[in-house]
Amino acid sequence: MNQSKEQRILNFVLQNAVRGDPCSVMDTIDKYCSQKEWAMNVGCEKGLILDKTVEEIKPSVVLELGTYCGYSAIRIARLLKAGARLLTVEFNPEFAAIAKQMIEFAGVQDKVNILEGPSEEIIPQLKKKYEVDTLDFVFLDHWKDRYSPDTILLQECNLLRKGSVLLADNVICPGAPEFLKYIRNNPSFQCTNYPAHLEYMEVQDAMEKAVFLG
Ligand SMILES: C[C@H](C[C@H]1O[C@@H](n2cnc3c(N)ncnc32)[C@H](O)[C@@H]1O)NC(=O)c1cc(-c2ccc(F)cc2)cc(O)c1O
Ligand SMILES: [Mg+2]
Repeated sequence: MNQSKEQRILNFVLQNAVRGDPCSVMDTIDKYCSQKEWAMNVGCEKGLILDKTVEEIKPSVVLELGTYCGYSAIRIARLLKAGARLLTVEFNPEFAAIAKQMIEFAGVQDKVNILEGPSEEIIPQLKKKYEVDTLDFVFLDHWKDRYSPDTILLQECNLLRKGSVLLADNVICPGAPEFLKYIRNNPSFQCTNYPAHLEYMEVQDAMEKAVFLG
């Protein structure tokens, strides 16, 4: 059976990146996806916005929705302080398996827990099953029409505290209009927009940061 694109990306990393070096893995994925096959990693331009947000917050507990091949999980985990942890949710088992290998090759597996399943099922389990009190940082990068229902679900499950930060990818392309409408009209959130480009393309995109005010 011929290989998936995600398997080809992983193989390229295994053959060309430096084991245990997260930046080398990120750079190798970016090289492959900009030169050979486009893929929906957050990429290096929007990745810098993600880096700055993580460095500003210095989070202890991070939730990522939409692991894909693990690029942004590695990007986040490499910046986490000792003892901090990233929970990343992915419902496609093939992608989760690729991400697991990518994260282990990068050497950040001790900081990352891949939770396989749909976000709408996993989020209500975070407190009891995954011993989460509240989330310091949430990176939304899954189905774009799940951004607002899952933001509501996070509030219903009391997973946000005053100062929790949400960062959403792709609010322009593919777009998350319902999420933008919800979050920008909600007095409980302080929003900031970060214009950028779609990963590996000269297409307009943006990220939206929303700080929960409690
Ligand atoms: C949605 C995907 C990312 C991953 O999310 C997992 N997922 C989904 N829904 C759930 C859930 N409810 N729970 C858990 N996991 C979940 C999935 O399996 C993918 O692996 N991301 C995108 O579709 C995406 C698409 C584009 C894009 C832009 C221009 C184009 F012309 C074409 C595509 C760019 C991006 O930057 C993306 O991020
Ligand atoms: Mg994305």
